[in-house]
Amino acid sequence: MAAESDDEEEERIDKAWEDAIRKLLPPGAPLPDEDHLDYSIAVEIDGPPITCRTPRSASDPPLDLDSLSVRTSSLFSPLSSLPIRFSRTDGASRSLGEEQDLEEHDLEEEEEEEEEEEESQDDLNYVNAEDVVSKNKSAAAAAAAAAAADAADAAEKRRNKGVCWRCGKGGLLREKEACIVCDSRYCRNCLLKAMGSMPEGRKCVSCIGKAIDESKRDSLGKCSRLLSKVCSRLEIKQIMKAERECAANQLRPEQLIVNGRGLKEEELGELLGCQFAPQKLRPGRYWYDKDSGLWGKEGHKPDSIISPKLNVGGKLQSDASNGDAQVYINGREITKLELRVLKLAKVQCPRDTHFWVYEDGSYEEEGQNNIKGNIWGKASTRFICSLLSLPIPPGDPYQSTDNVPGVSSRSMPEYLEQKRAQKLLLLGLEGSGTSTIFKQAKLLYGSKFSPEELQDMKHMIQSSIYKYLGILLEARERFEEEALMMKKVSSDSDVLTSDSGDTEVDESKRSIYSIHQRLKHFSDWLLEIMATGDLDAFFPAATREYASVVEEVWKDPAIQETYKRKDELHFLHDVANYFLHRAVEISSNEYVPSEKDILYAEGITQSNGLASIEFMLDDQSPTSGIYSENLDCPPPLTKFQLIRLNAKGLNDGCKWLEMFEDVRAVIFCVALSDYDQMCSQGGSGTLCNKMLASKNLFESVVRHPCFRDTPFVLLLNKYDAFEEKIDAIPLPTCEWFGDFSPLRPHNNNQSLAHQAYYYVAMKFKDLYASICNRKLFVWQISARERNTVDEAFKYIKEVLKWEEAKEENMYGVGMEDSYYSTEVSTSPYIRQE
Ligand SMILES: Nc1nc2c(ncn2[C@@H]2O[C@H](COP(=O)(O)OP(=O)(O)OP(=O)(O)O)[C@@H](O)[C@H]2O)c(=O)[nH]1
Ligand SMILES: [Mg+2]
Repeated sequence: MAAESDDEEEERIDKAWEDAIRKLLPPGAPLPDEDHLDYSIAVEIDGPPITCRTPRSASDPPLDLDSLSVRTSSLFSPLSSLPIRFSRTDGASRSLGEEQDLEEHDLEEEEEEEEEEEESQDDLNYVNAEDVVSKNKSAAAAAAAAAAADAADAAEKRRNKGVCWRCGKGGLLREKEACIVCDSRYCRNCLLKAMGSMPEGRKCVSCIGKAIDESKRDSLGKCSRLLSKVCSRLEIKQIMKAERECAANQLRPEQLIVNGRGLKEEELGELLGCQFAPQKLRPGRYWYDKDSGLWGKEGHKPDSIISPKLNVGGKLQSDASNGDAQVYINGREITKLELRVLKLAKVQCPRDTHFWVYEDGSYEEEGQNNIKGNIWGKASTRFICSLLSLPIPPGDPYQSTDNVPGVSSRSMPEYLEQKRAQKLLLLGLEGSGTSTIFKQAKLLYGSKFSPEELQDMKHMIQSSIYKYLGILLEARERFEEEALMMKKVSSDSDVLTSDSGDTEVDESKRSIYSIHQRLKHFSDWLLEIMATGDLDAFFPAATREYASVVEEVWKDPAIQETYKRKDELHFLHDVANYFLHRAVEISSNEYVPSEKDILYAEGITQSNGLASIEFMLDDQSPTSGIYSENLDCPPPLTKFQLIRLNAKGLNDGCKWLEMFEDVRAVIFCVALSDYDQMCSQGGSGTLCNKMLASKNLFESVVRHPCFRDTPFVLLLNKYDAFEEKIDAIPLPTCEWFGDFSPLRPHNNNQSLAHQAYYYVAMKFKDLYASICNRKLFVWQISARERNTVDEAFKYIKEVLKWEEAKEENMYGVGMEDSYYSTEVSTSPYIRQE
């Protein structure tokens, strides 16, 4: 009876076992011979090396883990071909079965602590090795079945929790490396075990030979920090080279459709091997104009100009770029944006014009055999093209030096790494510091100021001296009138009580704001010119002639008294003092603005409208995950184009902004020290608090439909000036900050300025979230200090990386993990009502 029930029990277990295995195998696959199955387990133990005999097959007696002081953390994996390995956390290890030549890497102490904590919380469905080893195969079968049933669920959980896909440990903050095929993520301990020697780069062993996940194409060959910790320099070089160049990771010809036709092997070769190949090529549908070299995504405006006359793809169709301008280039109907550029380039193009455009940009009307000009000939056209993200011919002699020459001599994968400039739009209220930031970026990453730019700057500074003086002289008149009026009122009342002599009457016509008659003439002349708005017409001719008078006026006690009341002079710039007391030096012919003068001056150019520079920043940063230190190859570079639009360009309902819908980020600048300043708003000239004006401008830019999906970075500038005044002038001077309630500095060790900064950042974050329900990135700067601007750009670079990772739906480092994060999601400094 007992024997019978034993048989039944065994049969039931066998059945369960078979069911479990079937679930793990592809449908229809034969059940493997039970004797050849191989179970692998990994057990971490605390304590001395184990001395007992360890099991090598299912027929061996199970290991009695109770006899060891075992701390388990295990992964049970039936059918796995990985070796059985016992490793102790003190670093000693003994391998069982087939040994793989992988080195165990010591965990850093903190990692161990973290693990211990995490282990206790671990709620994933991993099978405990103790149970498995100490029980028979029925337990293994049941565990396998459970593991199979939960596999998908666990994968999802791992993704959400950001744990290692092999050991199930770690969280979002623990560094991990992802497989470029299936995106499985492995911690430092498991990386080599899961990926082996990486003959095709970072792929799980089971993904070798498979095509990569296209969203990861950009990161091919870019080493991560984690990899750099577990491999030697030489290994990294080899792995990265293999990752970039091995056949399995290359684009396949059929992934590219050009002019409606899939490419052939040799066509792909021709396309990638030509002198100016398309950059960042991804699988997809493209159009190509063989005559001009224009290249773009199907249904979109041109993206670049590549080498012409390549024998690739089908025939160019008229609707290739989905244009509707009723003007044609080489048979393709162009887009409205291209038409705009043609008009700016003064190309006559009435409706239904068909142009023939050649690779160098020269053009003629179809059938006329008469070259009419060159589309990209003028610098202004090229500038507009670069702002509108339209291409200009590669290798153009006028092109900025940022474009690496001799592209053809570079190897193909290296060339493909070259990136298009990421556009950053810099905006802010007048005087917020945008041009200072722009100039700092130029000094930091761009070129020096050219002699022409310096000359331009010199004239700007020279004429600004007269502007400042005009404001002071005008205010002096006003203050003098007020003072005399007051005097009159008091002397009238004095007259009632006492008799006054003649000398006193004369004295009553003078006040501390009165100036000498000679200077009064100069003052009248200057104010008259300013009233006609013709100030610039007198300069630079008048500059030297009046230099000494300007100095005399500035030093006059009446003007100094007027300057003392500068807070009431809303149009007077803080730098007036800096430049005015050097009036004679600045007015001289030999004057060359110093770097400091350039930074302190208002504006960038005399017209001070739109300005743009391109510069490269390397991709290295504490959290970017890109690692290239000590490697022979230079760090990969990201090209940025910084476009600064001044406040005037934002008037007219922000119409100009439409031109910038493809920017990668909007950088909005606010001067912190503006909270007690006034400015005139709109045409009416009514005065308004500058911080509120900034807030209004910020709101209208955020609400602009062009920036619906564009990340915003708020730079809170002039922290130095803010710090200086915050003790004397309370933050709630600005009505928007009415509920600011700082803690006494000794209560939390935070200065008042620091608390106020966090509070202001929070106000903007809340405002931003209420408009678009997204996170605003905030950074603090003092734009006159170069290093703060440098830090700000590093931060912006990081923000773009996070955004990119988010877009590509990659699990990445969270904001909270950032070295640069200025997380101010809760402000303790808001008064609780
Ligand atoms: N104290 C202080 N002054 C600054 C700072 N940043 C800029 N400024 C000064 O503020 C003034 C205005 O800065 P700009 O950079 O010209 O401001 P803007 O945004 O370009 O304004 P517009 O050119 O008038 O449109 C300049 O004199 C700068 O030197 C800062 O962090 N601290
Ligand atoms: Mg300026």
